[in-house]
Amino acid sequence: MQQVRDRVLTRHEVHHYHAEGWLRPAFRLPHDRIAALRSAVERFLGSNPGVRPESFAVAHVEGLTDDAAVALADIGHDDDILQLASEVLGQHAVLHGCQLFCKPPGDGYETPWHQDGQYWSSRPRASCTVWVAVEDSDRGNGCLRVIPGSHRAKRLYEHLHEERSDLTVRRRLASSSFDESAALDVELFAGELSLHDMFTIHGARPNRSGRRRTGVALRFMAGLG
Ligand SMILES: O=C(O)CCC(=O)C(=O)O
Ligand SMILES: [Fe+2]
Repeated sequence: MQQVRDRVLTRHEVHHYHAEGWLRPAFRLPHDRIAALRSAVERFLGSNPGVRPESFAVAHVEGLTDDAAVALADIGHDDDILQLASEVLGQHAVLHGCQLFCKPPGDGYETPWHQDGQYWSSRPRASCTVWVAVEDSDRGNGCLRVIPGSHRAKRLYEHLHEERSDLTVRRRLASSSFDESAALDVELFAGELSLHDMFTIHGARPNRSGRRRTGVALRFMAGLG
């Protein structure tokens, strides 16, 4: 018989996610799991010397040792994270991607305003990202920023390709499509996480601080059952 798990999110949190397109839940990874994730990140970065660490798609990195990739992607199989992703998707969540966004101190790249749905061809267009803070992520070191409610129309707006190399992703949303003054900073302590919908407009400033800013983005879609 299938075991029924306790819920990780409150009803209010699930409602907030659907209404606003993003969520910073009260849930926080326990110390041992965030310590394991941090050590996996260090091994992963150590196995890719000389590569800018801003946006690794874990399955597609040259010179990667399997061990380091597996250890990093392990967080995508965390029971609590799978459970909370399932709660917002309304169905059993299936991991479809894992990316490391590590912004070194001083010159960590900007993340242009974008919608994740621009990058994915998966159907149905229902996917949720769980962004896990490996270290504190705040206004000072370039935390994630979201435009609340920007997912509601379920529309992908025009994005322009940029040739600049100092960006984590290359497509920038045309500024006429949204109001940047509505942006919220998603500040997280290490071990906390945030969720955003694939239509939610989000980005991040460059990291000019003396502190690294690292997050692991886990992409979930709804499976059957
Ligand atoms: O961490 C960042 O700066 C960008 C993350 C992002 O765009 C995402 O998780 O979808
Ligand atoms: Fe994104």
